[in-house]
Amino acid sequence: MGQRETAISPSAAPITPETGLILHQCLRERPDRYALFLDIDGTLIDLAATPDGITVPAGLGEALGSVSARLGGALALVTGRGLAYADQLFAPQRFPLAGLHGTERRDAEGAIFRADPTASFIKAKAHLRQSAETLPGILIEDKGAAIAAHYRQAPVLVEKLEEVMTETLHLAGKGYELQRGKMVFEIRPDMADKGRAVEAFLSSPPFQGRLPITIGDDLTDEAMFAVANRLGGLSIKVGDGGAEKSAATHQIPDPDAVRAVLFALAGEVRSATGEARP
Ligand SMILES: O=P(O)(O)OC[C@H]1O[C@H](O[C@H]2O[C@H](CO)[C@@H](O)[C@H](O)[C@H]2O)[C@H](O)[C@@H](O)[C@@H]1O
Ligand SMILES: [Mg+2]
Repeated sequence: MGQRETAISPSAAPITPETGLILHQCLRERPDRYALFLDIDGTLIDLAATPDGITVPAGLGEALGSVSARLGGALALVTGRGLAYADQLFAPQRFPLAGLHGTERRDAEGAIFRADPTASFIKAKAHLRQSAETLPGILIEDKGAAIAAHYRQAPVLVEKLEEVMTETLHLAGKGYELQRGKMVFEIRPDMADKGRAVEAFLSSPPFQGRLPITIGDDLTDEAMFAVANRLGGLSIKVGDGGAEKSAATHQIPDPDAVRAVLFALAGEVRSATGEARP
C-alpha cells in the first residue's frame, strides 16, 4: 500500500497563478456555494512507477479535512482506486468517496453502494492474470469489481496488452467496458463513471445545491469535467494532458500546485478557528 511521509513538510510551492488563485478564491470566499470533487492519482498525489509506490505528502489528509470542514463537508474523493485503498491513504480522515471510477460510492452519511463482479468477469480476470504471466513487466491490479493492467514498466508491450485486454473484455461480457488511463488499461462495469458519481453526490446534502469543482488529470476525469461544465461549475485538468483533448475549462500544472491551494486554505481555516497545526 502507498507510503505516507512522516515529516511535517507540506508543499512549499506557491499557489499557481490564475487557476490556483481562482480555485483558492472560490473556496475561500464562497465555501457555501461550491462542492469539491478530487481525483487522487496524478491530482492529489504524484504519479509513481507502480500503484503501491505512491507517497502521500505529510499533512495532506489533515489539510483535506480542514478544507472539507470549511465547505461544510462538501468534499469528495473520486478515484479509480477501490474504497478501502483510498481510505487508508488519508486515515484517520475519511471522506465521501467514489471508487473504481464511480463503480462504488460511499455518501456523506456513510451509505455504501457497490457492484459485485459477475461470474464471467471473475473468469475473465483469471484469463488476464494468466495471459500477463507471458508479458514481463505487466502489472495486474485486481480491484475486485474492476481490474487494471499497468504497462508503465513495459511500455513496449502496450499493443500486445491492448489485444489481451480486448479478449478479456470480450470474456467479461455484457456490462463491462475498457477504461484507458496513464500507462494502464482497466476493465470496469459500464454502468458507472466519475460523472455519474459526481451527480449522485450532488443529489443529497451536503453537496446538494452547490456548484461542482472537479479536478483530475486523466481520461476517466473527463466525465466529471462534463458534469461540472454542464452545471456551471469549474473543471480543472492537472497537467497539459499531452496530445489528449480535454473538456476541462481550466488547467493547473501538477499535483504540487493543487496541494499548494489546499494547504493554503487549510492553514487559513486553522488560523480562523485557532486549531493547532497537525
Ligand atoms: O482516478 P485516480 O485516482 O487518478 O486513479 C487512477 C488509477 O491510478 C493508479 O494508477 C496510476 O497511478 C499509479 C501510481 O502513480 C501509476 O503507477 C500508474 O501508471 C497510473 O495509471 C491506480 O493504480 C489505478 O488503480 C487507478 O485506477
Ligand atoms: Mg488521476
